[in-house]
Amino acid sequence: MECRVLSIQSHVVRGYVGNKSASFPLQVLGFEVDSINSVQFSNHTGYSHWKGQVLTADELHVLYEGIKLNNVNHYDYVLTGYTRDTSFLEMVVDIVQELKRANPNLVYVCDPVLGDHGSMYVPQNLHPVYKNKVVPVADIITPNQFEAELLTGKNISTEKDAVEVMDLLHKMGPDTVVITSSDLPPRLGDRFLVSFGSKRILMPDGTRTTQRIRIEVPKVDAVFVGTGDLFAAMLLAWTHHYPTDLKVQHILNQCVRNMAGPGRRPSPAQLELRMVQSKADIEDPTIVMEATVI
Ligand SMILES: Nc1ncnc2c1ncn2[C@@H]1O[C@H](COP(=O)(O)OP(=O)(O)O)[C@@H](O)[C@H]1O
Ligand SMILES: Cc1ncc(COP(=O)(O)O)c(CN)c1O
Repeated sequence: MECRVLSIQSHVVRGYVGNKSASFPLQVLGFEVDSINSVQFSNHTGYSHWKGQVLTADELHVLYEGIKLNNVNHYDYVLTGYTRDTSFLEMVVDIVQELKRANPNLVYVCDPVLGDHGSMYVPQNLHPVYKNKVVPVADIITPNQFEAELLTGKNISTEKDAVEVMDLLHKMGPDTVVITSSDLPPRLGDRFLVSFGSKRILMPDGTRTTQRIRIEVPKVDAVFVGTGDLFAAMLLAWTHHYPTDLKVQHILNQCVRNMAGPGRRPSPAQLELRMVQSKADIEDPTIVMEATVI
């Protein structure tokens, strides 16, 4: 059955971030993707120069009105990423709420793109909008460590802090929280990257429980831009196909395969990413990734 995603993210002429990073992998996995470009830039903002246009809230509204007038505003998912304008982001929230009223099963996947490694790469005034308006209507969020800390006001220096931050994020609204990367020390050695996932689940007896995992993946020795966008898209895809299982190996495989640019392809060994429930499940000696229930 058709599954339609409204993806509101950046477009770049050169390179792969935002919709350029998310749309094609989603289409390959069978999703219909309707994309709105929050900005159209020459390239991502990590280059020395970047030029382009930012879509305003009014322009977003016009596009949405067109979709609505044709009565094709029926979505299964909304996916959002990079935006630069507060009123645009507020309009996104209005659209998500209207689409959720039309389809109460709609899932909103939000990558709260604010910055990384201690510095913001969008205007500061987006922070309160994400915190007070966007995160409360999101079902799945994918902050990196810096974004999770900004949204909760709590630093992450230990695994316990990470769990507390994910609990705080659950309290703000979303049932699924993934901290996509952190600078916590990996157990498998310093060439690994530590991430966390947490999911609030309604049990058949009506009680709620929270499942949490810690994930360690091999770090590719390069800096990638657009990985967060791809990660959020693949989390959407694989949680759709396997609603009770994060199927982390697919997400991570896709990330590494897609983001390795020319001249920095990961080795075949690095592509051997497998999901394991615990250390005890490791049977295959080529496994280079570990996910532990915490
Ligand atoms: N250097 C890297 N080596 C291996 N995987 C990476 C690397 N950088 C990013 N990834 C993958 O991409 C995902 C998202 O990256 P991250 O940097 O956390 O996103 P963001 O761009 O939102 O900060 C990570 O969970 C990881 O799977
Ligand atoms: C235009 C644009 N879109 C999206 C992103 C987000 O990239 P990432 O997935 O690495 O967070 C960036 C990063 N600065 C960007 O400049």
